[in-house]
Amino acid sequence: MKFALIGSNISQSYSKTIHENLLINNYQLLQIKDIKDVFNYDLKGFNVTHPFKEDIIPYLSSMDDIAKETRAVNTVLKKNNHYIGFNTDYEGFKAMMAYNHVDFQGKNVLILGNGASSRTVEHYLMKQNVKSLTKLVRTIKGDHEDLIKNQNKYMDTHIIINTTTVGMSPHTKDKLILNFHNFPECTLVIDIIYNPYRSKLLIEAEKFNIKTINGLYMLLIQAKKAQEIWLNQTIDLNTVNKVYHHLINQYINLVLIGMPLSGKTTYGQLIAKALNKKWIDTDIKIEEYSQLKIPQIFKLSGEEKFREIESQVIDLIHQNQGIIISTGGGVILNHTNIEKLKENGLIIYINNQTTNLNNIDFSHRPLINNLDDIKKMKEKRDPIYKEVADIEMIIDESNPFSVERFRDSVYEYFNH
Ligand SMILES: Nc1ncnc2c1ncn2[C@@H]1O[C@H](COP(=O)(O)OP(=O)(O)O)[C@@H](O)[C@H]1O
Ligand SMILES: O=C(O)C1=C[C@@H](OP(=O)(O)O)[C@@H](O)[C@H](O)C1
Ligand SMILES: [Mg+2]
Repeated sequence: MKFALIGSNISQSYSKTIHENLLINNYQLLQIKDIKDVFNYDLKGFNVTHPFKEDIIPYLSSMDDIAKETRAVNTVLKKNNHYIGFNTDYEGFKAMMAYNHVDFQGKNVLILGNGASSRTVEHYLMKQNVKSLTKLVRTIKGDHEDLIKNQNKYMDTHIIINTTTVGMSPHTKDKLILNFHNFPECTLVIDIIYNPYRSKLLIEAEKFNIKTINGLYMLLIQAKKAQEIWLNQTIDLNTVNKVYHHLINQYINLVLIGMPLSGKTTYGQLIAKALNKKWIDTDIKIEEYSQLKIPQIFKLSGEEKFREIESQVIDLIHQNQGIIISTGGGVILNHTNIEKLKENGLIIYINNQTTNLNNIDFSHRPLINNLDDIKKMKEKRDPIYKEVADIEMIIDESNPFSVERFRDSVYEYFNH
């Protein structure tokens, strides 16, 4: 039996990974230009994504209620030579909101976009007792819509949900369409994009200390529901959780930040080995790239030049997925570095309070010569490490580092 995803820009989709890790073992990504092309393949069932969620409707014999009401179909089942449409995105979004304990009651909500996915999200919100709901759009097509350029009229917005494809991989550098200075009351931004892990919109929201949720869990649950329809059997939560962790493992980088001598290099290497992952140490890359040792770069060209090379290296490596990255302690001094690392990565602050300075050869570390230098540096940087990190891992006498501990803290992060 054959299954597939159809859409116009799907090479970066995780659907193949998800479906083949659930119950089916043959799922293809079919990039097509015309919706009619899907009928050239002998498919038992398929998923539909942008821009065909509404275009598929004329070819269907029947639809479930939510698909009818939203005019958005993301799952199709072929049965007795007829095609039946379903909207499992709805269940995906609903499950994602429950998983993250999101409460919309009494909230002013902005949806970005007025395509098929916006109608699925809207359908859910209609039942949540929101105070107000407006769509910010490029071209007005319906009620409760306003142009993006009028965003400053919505100062009292509490929650923003992006349903557009702006910022989706591979177009991660797309221009941001919101200015968060316009939303002083906003406490939550949801982006249904899951690749990159954090879109530009989410990274920008986090700069304003706004909580964020990406679309990975929604993607997983809509896929689970689709398979339940195609195979006519239920999939238990245990299987779903396993696939969720598989996705995190495969696509999200684990990025170690923290003070010099905290163990980023040593632990990063240990973690990579234990988890069988690729490891990059940005300092090693800098040395390869410049063909000079780090103290030489500082001596010959100064810190500014070193920081420039460091940023170039971050730019070169940040699009990896599923790897371990050990950074140099000063990587946080340039916020652009952190924004890039956040795109596909979880940022983990190794706050090591046991650093033993006996026998240390300071000649490899141009910015520190003694304990006092380290103390001063930590005072200045500790707030920044804390601010940008997703997880802070404190290491002291009673809580030593271990790969298991590290792994557990990442696991816990994703299992609120
Ligand atoms: N040159 C050195 N000589 C002796 N021990 C060292 C040296 N460099 C690091 N260590 C030991 O390894 C630990 C971690 O260092 P490292 O992994 O290089 O940290 P980071 O990458 O965070 O600067 C330090 O706490 C120290 O005990
Ligand atoms: O903290 C810093 O500014 C630096 C830390 C070093 O890396 P480690 O943190 O791995 O020692 C290295 O990048 C360079 O000497 C600058
Ligand atoms: Mg290091």
